[in-house]
Amino acid sequence: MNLLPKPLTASDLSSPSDGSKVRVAYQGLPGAYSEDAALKAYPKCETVPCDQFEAAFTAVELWLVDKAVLPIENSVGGSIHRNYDLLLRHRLHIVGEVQLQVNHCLLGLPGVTKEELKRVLSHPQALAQCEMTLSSLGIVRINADDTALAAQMAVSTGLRNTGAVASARAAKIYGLDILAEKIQDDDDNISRFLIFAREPIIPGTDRPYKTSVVFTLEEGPGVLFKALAVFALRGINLTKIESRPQRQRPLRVVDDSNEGSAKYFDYLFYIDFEASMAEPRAQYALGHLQEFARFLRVLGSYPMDTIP
Ligand SMILES: O=C(O)C(=O)C[C@]1(C(=O)O)C=C[C@@H](O)C=C1
Repeated sequence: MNLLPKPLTASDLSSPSDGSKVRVAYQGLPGAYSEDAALKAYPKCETVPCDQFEAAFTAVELWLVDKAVLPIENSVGGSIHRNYDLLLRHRLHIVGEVQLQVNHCLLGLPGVTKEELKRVLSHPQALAQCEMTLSSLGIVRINADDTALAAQMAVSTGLRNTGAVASARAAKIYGLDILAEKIQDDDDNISRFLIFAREPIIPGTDRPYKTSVVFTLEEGPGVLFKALAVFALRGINLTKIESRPQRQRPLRVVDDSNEGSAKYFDYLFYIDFEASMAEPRAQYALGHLQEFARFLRVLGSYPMDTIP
């Protein structure tokens, strides 16, 4: 009988793909959609709630957690600008994305009917996504930092006329009744989250990848057109473009006549494109962009997520 220990292999050392042992920070309380997103990415992870987006970024930087999963855009509400801005202030890398179907429920204290509700608490994005349903019920909306906190607050008020808009999972966690399901105005209510880590992943070509970059350009006619052309020329599809004011740069005065002066803003452009940094066409495109961009940073090259 062979009693010698089995030699370790590389797969023994790498972390398991279901995410067990991985600690993942998210903004909100247990039951928030951001926690659902973390669990979709790492089904067996330990989720770590954070009160603000900034705290989740810092938790990764300080090695308190391994990853952070934060929302970046929603198909109805659009971009979450705060996270675009935080992305640049922290030196983390995007290592993945999560696309999540968000189905909102109207929740109330046990035994309450939806006609009894006079006000609901929720995250402002969630309230906006259910605008028509809530208006038709004539319910007053109150903002909360996340949907799970809204559910918890509805419970602690103890008022029969106060409910929350949150997930079915939040209803279960906080002991609320589901008075109506899928109350979002748009059936296809998708939120996209980004996964951040201290180290980038090595991109491959084994599956569809996305790459996210941020850059600034000199002022002048057609500069953005030229920047976008570096991708078009190589047949690279763009999936997202976002611009944000560049806060460190002062506003430029362009006309100092007696009529007053116009001020120009300088912008940061964030682009997501469908290619892996392991592909020469992506490397050439960014090499080309670097020739005339004043600043360019690759935020991450990571596998694309899909919704079943
Ligand atoms: O409040 C939550 O549950 C969140 O995870 C936040 C958030 C958001 O930031 O947009 C995430 C997805 C939904 O679109 C609504 C709210």
